[in-house]
Amino acid sequence: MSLLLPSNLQQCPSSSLSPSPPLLSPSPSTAFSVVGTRRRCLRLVTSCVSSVQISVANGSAPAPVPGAVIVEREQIRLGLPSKGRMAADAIDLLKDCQLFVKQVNPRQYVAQIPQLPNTEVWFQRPKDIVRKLLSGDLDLGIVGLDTLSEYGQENEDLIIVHEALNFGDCHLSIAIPNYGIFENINSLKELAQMPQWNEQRPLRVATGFTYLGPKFMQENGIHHVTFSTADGALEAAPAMGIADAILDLVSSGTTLKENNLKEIEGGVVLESQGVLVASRRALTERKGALNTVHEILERLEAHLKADGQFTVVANMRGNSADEVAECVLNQLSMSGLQGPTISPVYCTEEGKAFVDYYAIVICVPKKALYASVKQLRAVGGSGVLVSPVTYIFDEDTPRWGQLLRNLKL
Ligand SMILES: Nc1ncnc2c1ncn2[C@@H]1O[C@H](COP(=O)(O)OP(=O)(O)OP(=O)(O)O)[C@@H](O)[C@H]1O
Ligand SMILES: O=P(O)(O)OC[C@H]1O[C@H](OP(=O)(O)OP(=O)(O)O)[C@H](O)[C@@H]1O
Ligand SMILES: [Mg+2]
Repeated sequence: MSLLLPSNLQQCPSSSLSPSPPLLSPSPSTAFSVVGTRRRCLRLVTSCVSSVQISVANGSAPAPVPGAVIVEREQIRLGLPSKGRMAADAIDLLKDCQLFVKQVNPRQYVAQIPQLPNTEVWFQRPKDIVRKLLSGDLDLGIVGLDTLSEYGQENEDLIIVHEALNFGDCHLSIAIPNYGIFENINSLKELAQMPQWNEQRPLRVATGFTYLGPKFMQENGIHHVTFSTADGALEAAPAMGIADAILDLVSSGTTLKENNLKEIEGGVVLESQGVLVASRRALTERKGALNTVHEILERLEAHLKADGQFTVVANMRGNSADEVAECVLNQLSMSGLQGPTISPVYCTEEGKAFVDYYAIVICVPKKALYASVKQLRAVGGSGVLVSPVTYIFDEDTPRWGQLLRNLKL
């Protein structure tokens, strides 16, 4: 495998194509760790491609020097995307967690969060957030998993503290033309087996993901392949004759469709969304960093968990709370967070209080709302009130426990 840079694609400066091993030498044993449940995507990036290395103009992310003393500073630094798709969503997410980023004007790259007085926000390009986490200039960051995987290159100093921030959803995928020799090619296997590719004439892939791309191809046993790189509008490359395939981010699929390209089975390299990432060194060595990440994590988990839920309150006629409970618990989707809350509703008649109804309170997933309302009605529920849930603070924060285990604390 080699890296090909046709003159009509943007070239990295010659100094950036280094023949020496990558600064960050990834290996399965140094894979960066994920706190949480979405491990699937990272399994795809577990081994090292030694024959291909690229560093970019303003430098690859430096590997933290083992045993180096961490530079002292008072403030914990959180990196947020300075522009692009992730920028507004990251700030909005923090706002939904009652963490208000006070940025005086959009060109000011430092900001405060009054709720976290020991923390300052630094706005940076997503790839620079990853680089600066590794160099120790940032302690925490919010970026897309694609950027983290591409620029973090599985460095063990990077810990994903929350792997599903629920914004920036997209996937990194191979796409090929839907015409010509590719018309009947619908899978990575079929693409690899095409007789056209050989050592002299390899499959040419245009991508901005020059770390993940070659690695994925190698893991999938595709050897007759070369990569070229560009900063954008990659979808034009096949029609321009520059590449046979592209490897790029896809969300709606519109750009592919408009350029007569199609995805193929087995061609997804990575599923991505926003993640909260931390520097292991910062968490273990910087005073206050662990407390800050705990607070951010608790708020994020409480908000994100609540985001998918509605609270449903309904009145049900019954002779006792037990009878109503039994009736409700027989209905599958009405179990609430820890079983339904059932309370008597007092009515008065001729000055006497009596119980005719019971109010039940349950949490239901947003997607199951209508089915739940129908079930409630079927068992005699009336006056159904539905309201959004703002936060669900569980007894403990599952990802916090995982983080502590990961840090061996
Ligand atoms: N359709 C999409 N295309 C690209 N990125 C997407 C898409 N949907 C979500 N994202 C997320 O947004 C991040 C990049 O956004 P954007 O391209 O605006 O940022 P950028 O870093 O400014 O990129 P660029 O270097 O192209 O200027 C991606 O890393 C990815 O996590
Ligand atoms: O599936 P879709 O919703 O169509 O989105 C995918 C497109 O969006 C991104 O490009 P971007 O808009 O960042 O432009 P660029 O290619 O110039 O970077 C990405 O590189 C794809 O081209
Ligand atoms: Mg872009």
